[in-house]
Amino acid sequence: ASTRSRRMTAVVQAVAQRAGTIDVQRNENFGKLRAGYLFPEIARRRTAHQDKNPDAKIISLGIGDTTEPLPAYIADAMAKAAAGLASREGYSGYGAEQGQGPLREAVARTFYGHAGRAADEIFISDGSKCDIARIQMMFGSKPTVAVQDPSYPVYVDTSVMMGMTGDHNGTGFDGIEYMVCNPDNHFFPDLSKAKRTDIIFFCSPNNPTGAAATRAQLTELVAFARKNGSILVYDAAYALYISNPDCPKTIYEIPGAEEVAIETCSFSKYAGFTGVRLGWTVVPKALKYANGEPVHADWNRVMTTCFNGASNIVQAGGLACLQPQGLADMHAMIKFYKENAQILKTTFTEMGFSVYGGDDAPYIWVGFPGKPSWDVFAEILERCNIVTTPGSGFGPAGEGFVRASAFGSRENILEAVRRFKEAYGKRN
Ligand SMILES: Cc1ncc(COP(=O)(O)O)c(CN[C@@H](CCC[C@H](N)C(=O)O)C(=O)O)c1O
Repeated sequence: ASTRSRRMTAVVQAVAQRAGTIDVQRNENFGKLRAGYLFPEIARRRTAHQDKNPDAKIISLGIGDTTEPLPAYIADAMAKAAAGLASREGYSGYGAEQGQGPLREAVARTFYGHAGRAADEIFISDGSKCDIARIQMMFGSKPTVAVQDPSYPVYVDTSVMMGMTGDHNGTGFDGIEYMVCNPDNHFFPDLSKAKRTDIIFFCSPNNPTGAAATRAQLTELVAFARKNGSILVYDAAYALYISNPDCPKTIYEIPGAEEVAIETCSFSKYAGFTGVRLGWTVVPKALKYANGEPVHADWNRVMTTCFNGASNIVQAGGLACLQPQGLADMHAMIKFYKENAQILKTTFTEMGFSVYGGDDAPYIWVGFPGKPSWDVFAEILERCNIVTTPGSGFGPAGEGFVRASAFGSRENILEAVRRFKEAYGKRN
């Protein structure tokens, strides 16, 4: 009897085990991706360092995550909207997937009034990282892709996931056109050497270098896209940080851009909405595929099929951001972070480092020539208890640099520069 019951148990376990083994093949594109996505890896290493050094007071100049509390005027608007949901007259359910009309109007008026974009070309979302993934979904696996090198890793990683690239060749992914941006070309790619691709991702002010493209450079970029029949996906997540009057805050300041460019943007770094989640993407009606079909119609289809609209509470916050008081609050917050960036930039410059960015962006880009950037990351973490972001995480041309973000309390920024001076002192 006991043998029989043991045999029965073994059979039951075998069946159970078999049932748990599925026959679905993994999406082979995910196998092409290298290590984990950059920012969770930074967070993992920070946690490991903290576990090893429980008393260390770690300062983060790494992940570009805002730290200042929301302006009360903006937070109150969301609190009021949330409280309103408890009443019959204040309650609302599913909203328009494209975003609430007044918010679309306000975004069009505030950011594109001078650049000719209409409210029905503005699609409100839960953030521009999310929109980048949805834009890629709209494009499918066939288009070829160019990116600035270095740039925000989502452009490349989502291209890999979509099957738009080959394998990683040790330096980068086959099939991606890496347009190098470095001190030699003032962080604007040499377009005369860039291969034609269907899609060009371009971020200005650039994350991570902090370089903002000039009107002349963007005019060249739009002409390049028009000549090649490419679609430009322009990421303007830091546009309000631009001080240089010669650097446009939207690609649509460039004549003809409405026929080649999608623009994505976000309230994340403007209002401290990184956790609140609110962004937008502009798809002009004049943007057409090769067969004449409007991209706008497909984007609308993606947003109505794959997205149920940004939160009604958060959209109330977004609307508050665009009222005179909210705008003033956002500009004050941006000014605060830019002052942090200048403190960091001045310190590294005085210590003899080659430092870039920081004037039109909340990022500074610090040269550590000849040193692998992950080693520099580890060394700074070890010696200063400061988290940065290794340049190679943004692309092959990021090697030899680290990025420092200016999102921190003033106290932390001042403590960080004290530690850097102590650890790296005066250099030749
Ligand atoms: C050029 C650019 N475009 C879009 C975004 C994200 O905008 P979103 O907040 O989705 O509206 C970002 C945010 N980048 C930061 C946050 C990174 C870490 C976050 N977990 C993430 O993966 O986005 C960084 O580089 O430190 C950006 O730089």
